[in-house]
Amino acid sequence: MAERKESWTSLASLLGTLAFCQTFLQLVLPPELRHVSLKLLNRALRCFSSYCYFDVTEMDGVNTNELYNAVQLYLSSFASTSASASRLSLTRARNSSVTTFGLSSNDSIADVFDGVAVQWEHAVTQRQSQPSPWRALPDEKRSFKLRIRKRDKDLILNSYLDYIMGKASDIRRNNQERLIYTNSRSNESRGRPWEAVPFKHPSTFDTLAMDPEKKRDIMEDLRDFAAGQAFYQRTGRAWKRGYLLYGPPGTGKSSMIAAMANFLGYDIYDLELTEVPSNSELRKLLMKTSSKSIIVIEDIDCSVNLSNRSKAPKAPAPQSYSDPDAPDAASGGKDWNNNTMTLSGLLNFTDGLWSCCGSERIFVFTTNHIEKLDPALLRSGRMDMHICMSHCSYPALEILLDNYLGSKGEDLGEVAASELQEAVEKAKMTPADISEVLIKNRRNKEKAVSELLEVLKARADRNEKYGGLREECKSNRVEEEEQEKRALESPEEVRDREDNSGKKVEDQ
Ligand SMILES: Nc1ncnc2c1ncn2[C@@H]1O[C@H](COP(=O)(O)OP(=O)(O)OP(=O)(O)O)[C@@H](O)[C@H]1O
Repeated sequence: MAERKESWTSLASLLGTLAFCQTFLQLVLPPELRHVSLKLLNRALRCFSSYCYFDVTEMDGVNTNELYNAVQLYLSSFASTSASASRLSLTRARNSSVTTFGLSSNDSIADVFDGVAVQWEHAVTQRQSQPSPWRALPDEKRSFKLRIRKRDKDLILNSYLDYIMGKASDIRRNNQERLIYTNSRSNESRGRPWEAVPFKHPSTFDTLAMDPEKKRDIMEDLRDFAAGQAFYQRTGRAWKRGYLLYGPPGTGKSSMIAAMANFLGYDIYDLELTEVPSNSELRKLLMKTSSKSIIVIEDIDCSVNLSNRSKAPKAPAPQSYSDPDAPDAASGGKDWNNNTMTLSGLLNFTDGLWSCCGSERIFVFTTNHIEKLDPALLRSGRMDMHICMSHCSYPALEILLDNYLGSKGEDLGEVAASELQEAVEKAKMTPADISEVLIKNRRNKEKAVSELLEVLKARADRNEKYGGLREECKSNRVEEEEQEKRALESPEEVRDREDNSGKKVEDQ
């Protein structure tokens, strides 16, 4: 008892001494010296502490610190369930339905990594008045302070931070709502070339009606792409991939883009080429796109006249040998006129040096008329994958039946299923047309199936009589191969072929 009394007395006297020292320092020392002496005192105390501390500041100079954002996301993923966090902040972005938990100012939270306990504290202080170059900085200075035992620092620090970065990017991919950006000249004049709105298209690879094998190939390709950082680094290739989606209207090209974005968790940049006045503007737009995004150019055959290459000013005659297969030669000469949008400008955007001013980006071009595309766009190496979206096959129909009626093909009974199978292959209707019939009758499964069968049979009969929807993919593929062959011809071969067919050689 006497011992406890004694220790309380000594603690009280220690506190008294500290209070006296503080008052003394405040009275005697000028503010600058006081600040320095407090800093020294802190440093001295830290020498005796068994912990070390790391500051992860929000801003790194005038740039945002990616690690700060990652830590914020990572902590918010378990802040709401952590017993150690006593006070949380709640935020929700405009037009968003996701609530984010965060650590309130100066609150702390405990975490364990590889069996090692650490502590994070969120420090928020007011920024002093900013000199002019730093005006853009936020008024508050925010940082996360990491506390680790000195003996654990070398064991976990690097791997823990890598883990946080990885976790944050997973959280972003899974939770964050996707955005769709679009460009317009009026936005450009306001200094914001891209305008974003939340992207809520519900299409996924599960709901997409197409041949399951083809679907699997595309999903695997996308998965490999997203996980391919090391591969692209090792092989010296830009981390980007191009897909050309072609086929008649209503076969699901837009739905496929939405499914890709939802699958990878990427944002979409819907590039409206008619709103881009020149190649230099195109370059500026590209520079303002972010990584982990899909850049889409829909209806590439009709958005701008990219094949009017003969109208572009001609390049000066080459002094020495020029490779006829080089992109510029194939696409009608170098971009000599930066005031117009040309095919070479677009190819430079997707393919050339400018395509690398970001990483992990996917380019998707769509067209209803692949035969109208310039061969330069189809040449191997330009678009990594050509995907034909065609009429509805039976496996695709099964997905639509599941989507709209909640029934699998086999639920319909053997007779109905085989009748549907035969009719759908002959009818060559698009998934959009079939969806219409199913949506209309979605409350009555039997009626939906019988009406669909009727419509399919009628279409199949008509096809037999008049010849139906062309075998788009087959005929397109033949034309495509011919165009690819032509693109690889030497200028002499082109001239010979054109002369023989009596046509003018436009590109020479
Ligand atoms: N393959 C498909 N799988 C599921 N639904 C589809 C598919 N194709 C079309 N649809 C349905 O039809 C509608 C139109 O499809 P979508 O806009 O994706 O076709 P598209 O090929 O991009 O057409 P367009 O060339 O006219 O832009 C979609 O809203 C979707 O409901």
